[in-house]
Amino acid sequence: MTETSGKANKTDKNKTSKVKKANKAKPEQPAHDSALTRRRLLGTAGAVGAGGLLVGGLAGAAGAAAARDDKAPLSGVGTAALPFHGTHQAGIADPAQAHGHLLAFDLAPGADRKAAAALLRRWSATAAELTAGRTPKGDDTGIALDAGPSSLTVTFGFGRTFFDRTGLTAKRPFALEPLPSFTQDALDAKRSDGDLWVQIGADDAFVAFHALRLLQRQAGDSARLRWQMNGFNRAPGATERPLTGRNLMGQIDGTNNPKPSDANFDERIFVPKDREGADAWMAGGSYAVVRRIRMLLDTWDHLSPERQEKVIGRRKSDGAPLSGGTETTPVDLDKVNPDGSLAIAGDAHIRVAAPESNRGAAMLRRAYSYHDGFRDDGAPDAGLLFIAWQADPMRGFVPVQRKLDRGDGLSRFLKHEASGLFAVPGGCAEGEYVGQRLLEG
Ligand SMILES: C=CC1=C(C)c2cc3[nH]c(cc4nc(cc5[nH]c(cc1n2)c(C)c5CCC(=O)O)C(CCC(=O)O)=C4C)c(C)c3C=C
Ligand SMILES: [Fe+2]
Repeated sequence: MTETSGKANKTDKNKTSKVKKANKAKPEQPAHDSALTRRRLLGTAGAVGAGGLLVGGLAGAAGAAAARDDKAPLSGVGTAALPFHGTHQAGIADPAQAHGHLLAFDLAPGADRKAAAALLRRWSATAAELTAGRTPKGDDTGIALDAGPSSLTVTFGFGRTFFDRTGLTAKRPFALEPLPSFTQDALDAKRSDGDLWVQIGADDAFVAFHALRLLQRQAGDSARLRWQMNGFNRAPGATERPLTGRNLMGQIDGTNNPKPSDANFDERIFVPKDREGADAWMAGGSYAVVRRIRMLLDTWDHLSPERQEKVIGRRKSDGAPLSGGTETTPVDLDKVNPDGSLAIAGDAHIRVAAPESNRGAAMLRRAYSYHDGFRDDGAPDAGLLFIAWQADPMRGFVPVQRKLDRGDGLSRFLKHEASGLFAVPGGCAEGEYVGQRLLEG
């Protein structure tokens, strides 16, 4: 959905194969000598840093090098690190990674505000370690040994039900009012909502699973997994140059997303920093609408490419709007063809979803594709884990989905099967945990 970072190019691929070769030549050594790892980290930092890699990503890389007593650096994919601490949580404005896990937990009966605070403290500490490429204390799973942080992000959110369960109803934001129902919805309650939401993304599948496993274990007796969804995007380095990703319908998806460089990006996506009142704790935060949208791929594949392009309003090959130009050319919704018809049809997805058609309503779409095998009728159980980020769902997802529900040519190829709305607080500083202002404020 979002642009690929293009971190790994041909040079990176060469580096990767060099690491693999070096690893084969050396016998495996125990990899959990953390004193050795730290010494080697300092010694290796300069060399790896020269390749333009982030310091936060070095710990795992150096750990692997120390274990094998060689100095081959990891590839750009492994070493890339995104800081856990900051004004906003990571995993919102960053490019979506190649592997994603979405998890929702319900607090266990009897788990109160204190238990929830302790859980968020544990989870935040673990996420901070993992995203910096360090092995959390006491973790002997070995799952991601040898791998760098691989752009891991871990993002935490609160569902509507969290507030009653923890005695914090007075602090529940109005923006968490339940989403309206839409005519196209076929929602499964068991795979929807939840007290707590965790989004994990990484460019390596083992790094992503490692985070998932540690967080699930740390939930302990405080919270129980309610649902889990797994998704993917194109791997960095899979294309010759950075390109916007595609979805499982084959379309380039994410072109007209708000960009962090846009003047109004923060205003659209994040709750203002000076927020006051009951939900002041949401300052710097964002609201995530999560929808599991199954694609009716067998029906879709029966359409000719030309019909498919009309449904979206963009060319399949390069994502250019049917009003002309290239992928990034602004869409001209008024353009008419020589025969008098609209270049972008009245029910084309990009016309119905555009801010111009929705009084400026906009959201940041940061999705993962999913494929969970085949259904009994032989159709793929596949589609999009659609995640929309916005400062206020009533000025983002809700009005746009209302409009799509009524007049989008794409909607007959989709089924919305699960839904959630989560308040994702701002980021935390070192030594703090996500949600502290809510739970201790
Ligand atoms: C409620 C919001 C939206 C849902 C749900 C949604 C589902 C959905 N979209 C695609 C494929 C594409 N969407 C594209 C653009 C686009 N989609 C939305 C909103 C929702 N999409 C918006 C706001 C936009 C941007 C419109 C604009 O301003 O031009 C595109 C075109 C490329 C792009 O700009 O990203 C595609 C392709 C699927 C497959 C899907 C559900 C599975
Ligand atoms: Fe869309």
